[in-house]
Amino acid sequence: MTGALRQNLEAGVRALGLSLTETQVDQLLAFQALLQKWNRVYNLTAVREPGEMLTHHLLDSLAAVPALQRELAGQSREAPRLLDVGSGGGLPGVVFAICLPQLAVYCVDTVAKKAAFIQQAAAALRLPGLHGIHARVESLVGPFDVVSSRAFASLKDFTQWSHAALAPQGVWLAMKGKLPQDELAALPAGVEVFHVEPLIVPGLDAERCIVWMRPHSHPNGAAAAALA
Ligand SMILES: C[S@@+](CC[C@H](N)C(=O)[O-])C[C@H]1O[C@@H](n2cnc3c(N)ncnc32)[C@H](O)[C@@H]1O
Repeated sequence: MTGALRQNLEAGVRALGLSLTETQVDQLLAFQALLQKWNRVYNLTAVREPGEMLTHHLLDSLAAVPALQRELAGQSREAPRLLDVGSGGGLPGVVFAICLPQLAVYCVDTVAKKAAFIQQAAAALRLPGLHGIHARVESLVGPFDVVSSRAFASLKDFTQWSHAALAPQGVWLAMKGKLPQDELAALPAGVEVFHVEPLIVPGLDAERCIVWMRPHSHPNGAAAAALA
């Protein structure tokens, strides 16, 4: 089973055009093993079958990595910081931390045992840049260059609740299924959607996208809106 999981993961990584080291592939598999091991205790995910966990969680999160890489290259920060809001079992935060070791990743969740699981994963996977925070996102201040979420809340609530955590030139990365037209329409005028990016998840026949947003006062707002 482990051999098949590795093969499917490696095929997915290739299909996404990612180049990961053997250590990173090992870390991804070890993370999935931790999720499986602690799921019953920490109640991390409803997905239990290993093959399904690979496609629905790991590959689904990995599909956002090339887009995040591109965004970080554009920001050219020396020590970029990402906040993953409502991270639960670490999706996509832990996957981002594994694939992008230059990125400091903070996974916040209101449930203490989920934040504790992230701390445990950081130690087990030897990821010094990964941190679990037990808090409501509304109580956090930044600055974070990227604030991400997956299966968390409406775009409006996500951006409102995490606004204080965003760096002045930071961006929101919301992972969504089908394009959420109603949520886009409900966004306040102060939030600019500068790119909606479709994603293809290897092995998953489902619609996925990233909604990229930033505060309207962003200095590059006009230029980026024209590009979107
Ligand atoms: C549906 S889960 C998604 C978990 C993970 N992102 C995923 O994709 O599997 C949503 C998570 O958000 C957390 N949460 C809800 N409200 C929150 C808040 N205000 N601040 C931080 N976390 C919150 C919940 O405890 C839960 O773990």
